[in-house]
Amino acid sequence: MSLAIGGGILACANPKALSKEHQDRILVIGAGIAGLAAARALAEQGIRTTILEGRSRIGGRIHTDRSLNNIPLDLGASWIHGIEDNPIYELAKSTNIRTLKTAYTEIQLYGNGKFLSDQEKEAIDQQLAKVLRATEKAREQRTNQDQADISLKLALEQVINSKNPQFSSQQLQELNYAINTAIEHEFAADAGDLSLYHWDHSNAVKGEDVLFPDGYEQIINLIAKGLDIKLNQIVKNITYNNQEVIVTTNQGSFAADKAIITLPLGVLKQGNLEFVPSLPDRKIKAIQSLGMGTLNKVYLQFPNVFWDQEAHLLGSISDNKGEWAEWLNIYFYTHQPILLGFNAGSYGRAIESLSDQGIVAGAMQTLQQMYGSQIPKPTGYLVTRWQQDPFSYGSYSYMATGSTPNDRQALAESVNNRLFFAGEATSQNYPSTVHGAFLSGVEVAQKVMA
Ligand SMILES: Cc1cc2nc3c(=O)[nH]c(=O)nc-3n(C[C@H](O)[C@H](O)[C@H](O)COP(=O)(O)OP(=O)(O)OC[C@H]3O[C@@H](n4cnc5c(N)ncnc54)[C@H](O)[C@@H]3O)c2cc1C
Repeated sequence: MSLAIGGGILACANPKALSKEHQDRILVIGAGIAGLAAARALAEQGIRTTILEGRSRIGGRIHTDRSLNNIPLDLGASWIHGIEDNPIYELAKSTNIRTLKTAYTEIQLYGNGKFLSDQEKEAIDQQLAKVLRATEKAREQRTNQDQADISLKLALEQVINSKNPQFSSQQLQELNYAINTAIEHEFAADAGDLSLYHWDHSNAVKGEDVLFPDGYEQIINLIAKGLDIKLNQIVKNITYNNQEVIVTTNQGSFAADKAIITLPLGVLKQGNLEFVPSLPDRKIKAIQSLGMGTLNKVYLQFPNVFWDQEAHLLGSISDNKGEWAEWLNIYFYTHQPILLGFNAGSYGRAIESLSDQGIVAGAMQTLQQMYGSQIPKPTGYLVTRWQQDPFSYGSYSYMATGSTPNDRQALAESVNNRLFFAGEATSQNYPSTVHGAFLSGVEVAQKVMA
């Protein structure tokens, strides 16, 4: 499949064109990357579509903010995860959009009152790998014995507690740090909420991870160019029958032959949006079973750099697991003295109820522990609250305890050949990612045209 915009997103597909009278009657709900990719793919086949977007901007969970001195800072997705045969990387390459690599081993890691040596960091990685191998064995055993799913945390604890000799408290702290940054940040959920059986059920794209020093929005703008997008249209009701689909927003009603729904799982879970008739039980169960995770970001702008300029990441092994453990050195990518802190899962959710000042103070406490009390105060900051965001209610989906990959399939299934579904949570191969969302949009367009 050619994925370059010039070659056409669907250049190698062979869709049957819709009949003439249907050509302007496809509605796409949501102008995130899935909705934009679907509309673009349809547009490239001469099928006019209208996108209805609730926000006053496009991009959804890809959003480049420029309010700090016009510096492009991504509040949603940052990385292309794996560049080999990745459609997002292909788009970036074919249009000369600049990307820079993140090497996760290039980390300045603080713990136990000092910065750790390369060997000490390596030892933590190896310890995590060992525990995960033992957890994998436990998973196989449970599967063979037909036992019910449990949380990843419970399985990890069983492995950790069975170790002889026991881990020291320092080793446990290091392991908790590794579990938090390597797993809980990636899946935006506590290990206690992840399914042992399916937490890692997705395909990794090979190759390095890269990010956009000039902002992810460049990809969004590229795909959105020339599409018919109506902003500030908050969809409230979707009524469908054998003839048509009627979508009602805060501003009016739109009729179509088919609708492509790319609403985030968090929005579907919230249930503020009415489907008439209601969605099939299978899909409702999938919406309930899958988890919607939280990953929040805090950018802090400083007058000068006081950390290792060359490090890609900074880490802090803290007493309290999951609090301000991982930072991205934005200076390395943009030469601006900015740090980006991440918090995921329950702590990521908890800080949303704090004031901005409270959040910044918490971040500064960790940085002061790492770099001393004399470090400068931030001159600017950006704080995200993805869980409270009424257009996403969370950051991205995860496999919650008890959910299965069939739930993602059920979420992706069309209803009566009228309603079609796309978006990161519907992707079986690459959920929770930009490329997964993009490909789900391309695939749903093919389904609509079939
Ligand atoms: C903090 C954060 C960091 C991330 N980091 C990465 C990363 O580094 N790499 C990566 O690959 N992925 C990352 N992701 C995940 C990635 O951003 C998403 O998987 C992807 O952008 C989802 O695209 P989508 O089109 O499925 O959904 P969305 O982008 O959410 O699009 C859905 C659209 O529907 C709209 N909408 C919602 N409700 C309504 C309504 N009622 N009426 C009309 N419109 C509505 C929304 O406003 C939105 O525009 C991250 C996400 C977050 C939040």
